[in-house]
Amino acid sequence: MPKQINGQKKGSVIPNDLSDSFEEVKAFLSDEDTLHLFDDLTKVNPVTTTTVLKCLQARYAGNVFYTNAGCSLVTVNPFQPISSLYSPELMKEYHAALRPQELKPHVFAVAEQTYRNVQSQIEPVNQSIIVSGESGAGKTWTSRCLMKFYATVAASTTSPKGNEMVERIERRVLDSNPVMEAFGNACTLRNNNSSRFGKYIQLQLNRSQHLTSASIQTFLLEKTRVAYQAPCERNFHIFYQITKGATKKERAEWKLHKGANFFWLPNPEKDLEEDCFGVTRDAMFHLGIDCSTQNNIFKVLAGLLHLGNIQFSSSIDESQPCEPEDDAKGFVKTTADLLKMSAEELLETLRIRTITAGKQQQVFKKPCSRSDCETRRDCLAKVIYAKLFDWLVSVINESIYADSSTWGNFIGLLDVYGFESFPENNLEQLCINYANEKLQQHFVAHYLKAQQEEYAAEGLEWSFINYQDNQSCLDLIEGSPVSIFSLLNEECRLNRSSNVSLFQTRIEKTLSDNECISRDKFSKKPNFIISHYAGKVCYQVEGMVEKNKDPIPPELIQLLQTSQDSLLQTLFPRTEESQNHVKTQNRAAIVTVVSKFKGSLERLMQILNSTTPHYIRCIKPNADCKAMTFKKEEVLCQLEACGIVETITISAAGFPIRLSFQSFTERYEVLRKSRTSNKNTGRADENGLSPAKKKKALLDIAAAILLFLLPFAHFSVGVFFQRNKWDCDAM
Ligand SMILES: Nc1ncnc2c1ncn2[C@@H]1O[C@H](COP(=O)(O)OP(=O)(O)OP(=O)(O)O)[C@@H](O)[C@H]1O
Repeated sequence: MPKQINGQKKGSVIPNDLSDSFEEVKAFLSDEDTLHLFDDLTKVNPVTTTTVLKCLQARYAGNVFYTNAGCSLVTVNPFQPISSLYSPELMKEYHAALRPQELKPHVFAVAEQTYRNVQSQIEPVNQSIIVSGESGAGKTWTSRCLMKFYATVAASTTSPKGNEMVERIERRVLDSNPVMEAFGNACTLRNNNSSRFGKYIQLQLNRSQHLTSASIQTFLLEKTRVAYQAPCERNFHIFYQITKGATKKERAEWKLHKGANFFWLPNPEKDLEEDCFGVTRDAMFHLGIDCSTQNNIFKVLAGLLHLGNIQFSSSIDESQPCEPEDDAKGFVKTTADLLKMSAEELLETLRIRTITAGKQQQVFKKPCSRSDCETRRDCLAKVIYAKLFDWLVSVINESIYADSSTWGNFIGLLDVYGFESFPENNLEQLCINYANEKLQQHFVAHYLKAQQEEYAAEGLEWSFINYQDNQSCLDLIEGSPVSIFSLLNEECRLNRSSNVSLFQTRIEKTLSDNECISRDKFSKKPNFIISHYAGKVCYQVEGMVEKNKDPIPPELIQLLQTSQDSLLQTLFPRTEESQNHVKTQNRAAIVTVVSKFKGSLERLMQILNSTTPHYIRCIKPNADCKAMTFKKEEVLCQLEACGIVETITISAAGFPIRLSFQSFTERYEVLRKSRTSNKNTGRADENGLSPAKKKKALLDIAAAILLFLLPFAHFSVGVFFQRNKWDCDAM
């Protein structure tokens, strides 16, 4: 079902009139005045994918990376540091401006507007900024910029609790970034510093608009990365930081000898700026994690690296447990030493499954196959890492949170993974794309729908834009009584993970009425296709149910509870409750991955729904993360995926003056001609214009365009004031 965008069929075909090469555009369109005529894409006329794309390209070529698009800010990643773009002076300029939105589009303009809205007392007072985009588009960078902005403008003048020794809240909030990134980010094929989790941070302000407290909520950490890294990718940064940054003494203590090889530490030769152990340690210290706790954490992580080197050989006799390979025996001992547990118990837990069955709860022991041993080893690493990550988040939260009586309002920043579609997609992509569907629904409800209803209520002449309503897609994924999520949960409950084809048939039979589901009939692997608002994604059924169960053998938890290590004791306490939990886990209703994810997303949506939203759409201009390279095909896909053209079209109705895109291209042509005939000479061009006079001529053209538009503007201003009557009355 191709989506319609302004009458064009969606399909990422580059329109013919976008033939200019990047170099050409860059060479000819460096004229600031022209570029800033189109600071807001709602002024482009007509609004089509072509005109929007061309504007963004021209602005990018002219080093303009931010563009307004109605209620959204579009950012195109420059992939190179541009210091003047984020200087403290510029921050001050936006903060002090009478109307920050009238300055050049910038993330600081959004930040400042949001900050003022909190003061305004117009409901909803609380604000949220939703930063979206695909991997490497610049979401984390943008979130960091926003946090720096608030840490500067909302800094309190007094020291915390009158105590100079306690780090200021702003500092602690900023320090949460390097820690979260060290433990939650990794180098992937698409981004050297890719966040492998979603993050929502709430910056809480008191009556004087000072930052007094903050809280962080994370979503869906990609814990499988601890034990599996795709070719050319890396594990989480922290593993490289400890192996590269440890002192000689620490190396000896953590058994990380120079030149040692670890299976779970691929591509260590790749040196990244993210491999900065010192920065992580300092930040942890500022957040209240003392040196001895830090050492404890790094020792456990070193233990995981050794755990990954334990390889098993297949047992000839199935009734006998698999033996670790010869050189792996040493790794069993080192892992056990570092995790402070018995090497024998570790080995036994990895190799032998305990089954409790029957009314008498009889206990049976069964040797595991080689692949089962490896699965249990990986599971042990994943469960430790995931618990450690959650614990770190809670420690950070304790460090930045203050009692709710000390703050009144908040600004929430959401940095979540963008829409994903790979050659092979599974449960992770289903969850990520489901989150994006939810956010798109939020955007549609809060902006597109609301705006159009407002126009209709005011009797404004307006042709309705048919935006993609993604409700049926959401019904398919999570709706009731049956959906993909409910079917997945049922498979888990009935413990039916092995018959993949049967599950596929069940999906088809039960959900075939929904227009968003189909199947790739040519693929040999069982699959289903979902038509998401951003495009179709084919999901593999194989392994999905097992991933949803995310089973942790109870023996692994019991083993961890025997550890003498104080950190592991904190992460896996031996309380009576946990003992009972381990015993009853097999019988209890399983809390599946999708149920947990759905629950946390629903809580997040409730918070977002109670705030005034702002959207920042990050665009990745090329897949290779190259500086100043704008690939039209790639940008086009992203523009279509976030429905930017619909947004602009709807927003444009609310703006009185719109410049013809023609004027933009005319100016471009004049510049091009004059540059061609006059390259590097400074002589008068064919129009008789010297370079000095040329600028004036261009400004004259701009003035002429504006004069031409004045009568329309006059009329539109009337409409504008009528539309904004409430605002005018309030002034
Ligand atoms: N405004 C900017 N100026 C300069 N470089 C930038 C900017 N934004 C992003 N970058 C560069 O792009 C890289 C990728 O950005 P970032 O990590 O923020 O992407 P992301 O959207 O968060 O990706 P992921 O979803 O994989 O976490 C950064 O490491 C940085 O090098």
